[in-house]
Amino acid sequence: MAVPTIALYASPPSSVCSTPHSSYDFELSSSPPSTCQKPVIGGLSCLFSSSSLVRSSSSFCSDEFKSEELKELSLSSSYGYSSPSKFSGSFLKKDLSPVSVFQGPVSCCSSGGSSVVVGSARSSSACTNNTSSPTLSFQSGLFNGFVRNAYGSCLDYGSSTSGLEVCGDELNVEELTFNIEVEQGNAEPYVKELLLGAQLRHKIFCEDFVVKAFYEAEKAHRGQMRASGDPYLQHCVETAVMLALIGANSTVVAAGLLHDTLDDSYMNYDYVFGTFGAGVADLVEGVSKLSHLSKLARDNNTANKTVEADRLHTMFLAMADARAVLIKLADRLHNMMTLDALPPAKQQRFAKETLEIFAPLANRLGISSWKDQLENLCFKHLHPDQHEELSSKLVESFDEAMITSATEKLKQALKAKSISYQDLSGRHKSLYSIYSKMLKKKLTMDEIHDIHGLRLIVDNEDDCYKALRVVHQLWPEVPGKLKDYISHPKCNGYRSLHTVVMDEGMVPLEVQIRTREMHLQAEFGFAAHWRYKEGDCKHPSFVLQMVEWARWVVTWQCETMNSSIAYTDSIRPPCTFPSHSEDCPYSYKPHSGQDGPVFVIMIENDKMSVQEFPANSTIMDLLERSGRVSSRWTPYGFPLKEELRPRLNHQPVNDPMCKLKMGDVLELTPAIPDKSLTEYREEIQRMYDRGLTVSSSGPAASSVVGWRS
Ligand SMILES: Nc1nc2c(ncn2[C@@H]2O[C@H](COP(=O)(O)OP(=O)(O)OP(=O)(O)O)[C@@H](O)[C@H]2O)c(=O)[nH]1
Ligand SMILES: Nc1ncnc2c1ncn2[C@@H]1O[C@H](COP(=O)(O)OP(=O)(O)OP(=O)(O)O)[C@@H](O)[C@H]1O
Repeated sequence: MAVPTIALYASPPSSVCSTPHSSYDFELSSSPPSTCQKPVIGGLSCLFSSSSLVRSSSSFCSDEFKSEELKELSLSSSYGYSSPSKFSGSFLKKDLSPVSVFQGPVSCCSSGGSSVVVGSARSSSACTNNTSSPTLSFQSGLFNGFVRNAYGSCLDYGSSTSGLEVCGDELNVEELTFNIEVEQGNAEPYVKELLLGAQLRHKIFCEDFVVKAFYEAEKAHRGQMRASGDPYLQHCVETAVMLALIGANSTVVAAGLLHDTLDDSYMNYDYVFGTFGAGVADLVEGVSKLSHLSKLARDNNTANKTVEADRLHTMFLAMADARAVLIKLADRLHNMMTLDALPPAKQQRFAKETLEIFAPLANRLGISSWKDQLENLCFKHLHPDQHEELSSKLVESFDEAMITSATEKLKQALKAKSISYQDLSGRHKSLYSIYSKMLKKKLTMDEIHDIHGLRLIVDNEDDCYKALRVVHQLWPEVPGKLKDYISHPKCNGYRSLHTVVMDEGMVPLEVQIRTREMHLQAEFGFAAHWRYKEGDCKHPSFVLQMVEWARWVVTWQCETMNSSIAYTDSIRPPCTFPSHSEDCPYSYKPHSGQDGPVFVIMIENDKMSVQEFPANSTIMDLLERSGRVSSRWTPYGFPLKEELRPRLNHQPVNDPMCKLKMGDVLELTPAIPDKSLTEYREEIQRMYDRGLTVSSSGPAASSVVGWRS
């Protein structure tokens, strides 16, 4: 029953910590670790409030939604490549941390001359693997204070975390009084198996708090099955395992286990709050809201409307705690892995939505292994023939060992020339990325030169050129492929040296060489990779800052704690993150930024649109835009247009001057249901006709006028 969670393009941990580039008023900051091993850190910061969330679970997710998104999925696995046998080595690994600044399946770091290969640090599938529970090695008061500041109260500071301790807000939660042995004793064998399976994959599932969440999820979903016939609980566990494997803390993992309970069981917000505290309850509620929006978007084909899809990405990041977005992404990734049990039409709808909404979201957050998996799965469902063809070609040409040996060779050569470096990573391009590049540039697969790539981060500009010479001494250069974006930066400020060389087996290998500053610019700055990949869209600065913020947080949280880089004067935390200094141009804060636009969902006549309003707009502004305020009135006093009753987040609107908030859902529904509206209209018409008749002919006229008024 266990579902493998192998990621073809898992991105390993970075060995260098990163923050946004200084030109964005962010600077590098880190905690010196003893090794370059993958930092495993608690969940994301509670950056975004969820003030517009509605407490009622039932109002969000109908049974239909539940049955569609949550139940109709099987648990059979599917991967990017159809024939993975050739990839069964170290690159075929369990979900490494997808949150990586320095992407790539092989990553070496050099600190004082010693290098540690960290690429496959997380490929183990046993409880004894490297995926420990959050361990933070704060080295300095500055760092400590900074991180506390950055993560507010939502980070696990201690090595032992129960989740109840995590969200600093004094939880009025009863002690964990439930008895695990009793729960276990009563559990069905498959339930025990599921828990054990999770525990073998990550030890966070041994923590009482998480075990309790597991059993609560079990109770909530007891008897519920997936379309595949598997128990529903399995989906919850798989979602939670994915989160655990990227370093989420027990609060997030517990919320991952419980992510469907509000929509799908007797549990309501108060129950989850009372049992697990606000930290978990708010997250579960946040996921519920995202699911609801996603369902609306799917029903309305928002994925096909570029502008609205883009607004939706931003709204997702802005309206919910970033951790809720992570949970939703994990949920969707597992659903995509198990899409085969759905009827083809639904597979297409899910795949389309995933490709347009969720994969870009993962990309914007920098979670590239999830992004790659989502894209590859969508590719498989949307273009099965091309997927099949490309997969088999790639199985032929892909050479995993080549990346490993090239990395090793370059490492040795750099050492011989005493060129120190901060990070050397390798990656192979994902299937979907190859496909997209072929389409975009009208190339054949043989013409793609960066299927295999290395990236070297060195200390300074001089070393970039020195390292380039080393590369060219090692392998013959492919003519015409050398790009010096250091002396000639791209218009967006991107700087790096690129070359393509031929390895011993005559396989092209792209090598990128840059300094850390250049790299941060390429990851976070104006030339950020997600923007480069999204093409020429003109994002408002609000969106850029929003994404920069969310990505920075995600990366920081998952990367910096065990970084090998020590503080220097030039490597400082940005301002007073997360509340930037007054003069910081990047002081945008989700929810508190007053200047950014507000994106709201408007539902009118069952049609949804994602609309953008200036900051401080009100419901009245929205009504005006939709032409609902100036209803024309007949001379007899009733509106020609049917009267619409606005509902904000499922509640009647009392104050039309109420300000719109990011992610608000405003429904414009007829004041009375459709059917009775027709009857109502007819009745009015009858009375009107009668009134006219009577008023012109006799004493009943006044009563008709009186009725109208
Ligand atoms: N973050 C970021 N990365 C970039 C940018 N431009 C190029 N890159 C990276 O550099 C790689 C190669 O870019 P170029 O050498 O300009 O190559 P190209 O002309 O786009 O075409 P190919 O040689 O086919 O890849 C890309 O695959 C990216 O990984 C940018 O603006 N931002
Ligand atoms: N030579 C390389 N070495 C290591 N990582 C790379 C290399 N080239 C790209 N990457 C990283 O690999 C990830 C996947 O990138 P992907 O292959 O989809 O696009 P790309 O190569 O950057 O761009 P394009 O498809 O336009 O050539 C990104 O995080 C990217 O920064």
